[in-house]
Amino acid sequence: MKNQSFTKKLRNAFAGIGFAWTEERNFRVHLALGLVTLLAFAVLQPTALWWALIVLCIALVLAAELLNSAVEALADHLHPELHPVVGKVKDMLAGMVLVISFAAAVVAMLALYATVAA
Ligand SMILES: Nc1ncnc2c1ncn2[C@@H]1O[C@H](COP(=O)(O)OP(=O)(O)OP(=O)(O)O)[C@@H](O)[C@H]1O
Repeated sequence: MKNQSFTKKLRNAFAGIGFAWTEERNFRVHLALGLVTLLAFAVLQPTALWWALIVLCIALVLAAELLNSAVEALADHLHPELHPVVGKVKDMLAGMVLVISFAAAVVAMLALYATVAA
């Protein structure tokens, strides 16, 4: 499994995104929200700095969803029974997604406000 070609690694990475897309509703919701935000940006044309910030925020939200799903899947596989530590880990993962999503929403609103007000 070590030293696979770059194209094989890329295929593995897209397969991981595919798992999240098919199995995780929250990932699909966040992807849809990201696309709607990009559409709003395309209409309102904010400055390049706002574009950079929002692309970074959308990527962070999606990456957080991937990490959340990956750790949840691993925890459920290693410990299928209910356990308070597994519950705590899942709650902290959900907290991570919430914190990043909130920051992304604030950045999007500030960008749109700054653009409309300019
Ligand atoms: N194996 C477990 N042991 C103890 N508590 C659990 C376990 N699985 C889930 N829980 C508790 O139930 C809550 C909801 O679990 P669930 O797996 O639906 O998480 P979720 O955050 O809604 O997941 P997703 O990110 O898939 O929407 C968790 O946040 C946790 O508090």
